Amino acid sequence: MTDLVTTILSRIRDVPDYPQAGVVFKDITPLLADHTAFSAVIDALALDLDVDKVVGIEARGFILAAPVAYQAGAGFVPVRKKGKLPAETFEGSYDLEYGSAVIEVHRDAFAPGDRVLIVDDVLATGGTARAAVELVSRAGAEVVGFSVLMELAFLRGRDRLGDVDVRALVAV
Ligand SMILES: O=P(O)(O)OC[C@H]1O[C@H](OP(=O)(O)OP(=O)(O)O)[C@H](O)[C@@H]1O
Ligand SMILES: Nc1ncnc2[nH]cnc12
Repeated sequence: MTDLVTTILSRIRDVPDYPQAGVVFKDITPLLADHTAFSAVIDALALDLDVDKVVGIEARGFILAAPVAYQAGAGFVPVRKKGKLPAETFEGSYDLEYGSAVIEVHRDAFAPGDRVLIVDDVLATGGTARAAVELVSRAGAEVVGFSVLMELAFLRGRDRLGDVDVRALVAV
């Protein structure tokens, strides 16, 4: 196990039965509160990136994607839950591990052909990830990767993301 994986695993708290019975919630707040762990995660997510924009998915994805964009010298684009973005949007609905939601992105968020990395904290069923890839593609960008801090291994592989390169720093 690498030092980074050990550090990440030691800073993620399992909260059983949140937000509903049967779900083990992976709480990243202890990791975010630890400067050494947080900066190591951002460095790893930003390593060797050649992209025009980094997309973050509301809300926990924002916390990771914004510093990754800064570090990579790329712009940051928010994908938000429905009703939060002020200008014209594309929207998509999806199911996730504990519910369903609608996300949006501004129609003019990307220049045609922008190379984009999408960043989130957790990949569980992949519902959010698939909806985000579709949305960003519909907005005219090329999704070159989907990176997450952690992938929930017991929910993995349900049909992932087609051609998109999926990277997880840890599988738990
Ligand atoms: O793979 P999935 O089953 O789709 O689940 C993963 C998504 O669930 C969480 O977001 P949530 O919608 O709970 O939003 P939050 O970041 O605002 O807490 C997490 O941050 C991912 O975006
Ligand atoms: N088990 C889980 N913990 C944290 N975030 C999640 N998003 C979807 N499933 C999750």
